[in-house]
Amino acid sequence: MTINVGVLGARGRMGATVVNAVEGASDLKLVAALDAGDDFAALADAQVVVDFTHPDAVMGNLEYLVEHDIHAVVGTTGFSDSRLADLRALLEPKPSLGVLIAPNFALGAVLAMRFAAQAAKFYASAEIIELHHNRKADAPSGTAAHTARMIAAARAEAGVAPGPDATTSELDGARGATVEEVRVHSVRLPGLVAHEEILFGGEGETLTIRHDSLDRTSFMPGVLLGVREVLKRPGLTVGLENVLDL
Ligand SMILES: NC(=O)C1=CN([C@@H]2O[C@H](COP(=O)(O)OP(=O)(O)OC[C@H]3O[C@@H](n4cnc5c(N)ncnc54)[C@H](OP(=O)(O)O)[C@@H]3O)[C@@H](O)[C@H]2O)C=CC1
Ligand SMILES: O=C(O)C1=N[C@H](C(=O)O)C[C@H](O)C1
Repeated sequence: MTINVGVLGARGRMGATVVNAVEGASDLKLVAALDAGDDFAALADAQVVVDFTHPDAVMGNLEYLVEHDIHAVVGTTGFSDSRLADLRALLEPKPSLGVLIAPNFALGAVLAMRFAAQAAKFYASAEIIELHHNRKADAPSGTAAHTARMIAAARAEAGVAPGPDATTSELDGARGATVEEVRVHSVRLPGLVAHEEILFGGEGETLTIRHDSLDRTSFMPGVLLGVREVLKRPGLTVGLENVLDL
């Protein structure tokens, strides 16, 4: 069976890569490639829409897709707990509709997050450094925020409190942002694509888990898997780890 796919953000860095990937997949048919300002009526034939747009635009896009009974695969970042709650409420009257949101579609990034969650119960002290290209709109990255939440959940489950930190005096921002008691440091430089280091410190040792996306094609197997899987997964799924059954 061929799946009709639409892409939102199609002229952007990720959207353009998704358009190429969909066009290269024999079981998928690109039926619409839209960007800011385009008429969404062109999505009428789409069964699944992939959204790589902007944190400020994505909720409005999802409202349109849910209203028009179109499944969604979302890579756009900016999903707070309250946004996820709003989305669950939006989906309630549409029980057969699927929305998959993944802060990172690269297999290695998903594995790095999972390994970090495994390590978290053994190391009370953890910090994250995420490094991206300097055209990225949001900081910290969605991946880093998701990683911090996974570390916090693993700590809570294991009854591990965050490790000691003697900092009492700091220049604003010197210790990074705090996401669920995990420090997150954001680097923006031309030349970078998407990179994350999760650092753990213990008695006389450190552990560093690092993932590098060197090209945006790294996200495509995950996006295409999401397009195929979302049709079978009604409701809201957050994180590709759930689709990969990790
Ligand atoms: N989950 C993952 O694996 C990944 C997620 N991302 C995330 O994806 C998002 C996009 O990243 P990237 O491709 O680098 O960004 P870009 O700025 O290159 O592309 C975004 C595109 O979306 C367009 N756009 C904005 N609003 C709308 C709208 N309402 N409808 C349709 N199109 C719209 C923009 O148009 P205009 O420029 O005219 O505003 C632009 O062409 C970011 O949130 C990023 O963090 C990125 C990589 C991987
Ligand atoms: O903007 C990007 O480029 C990326 N955004 C996502 C994020 O914020 O985590 C995923 C990946 O890191 C690339």
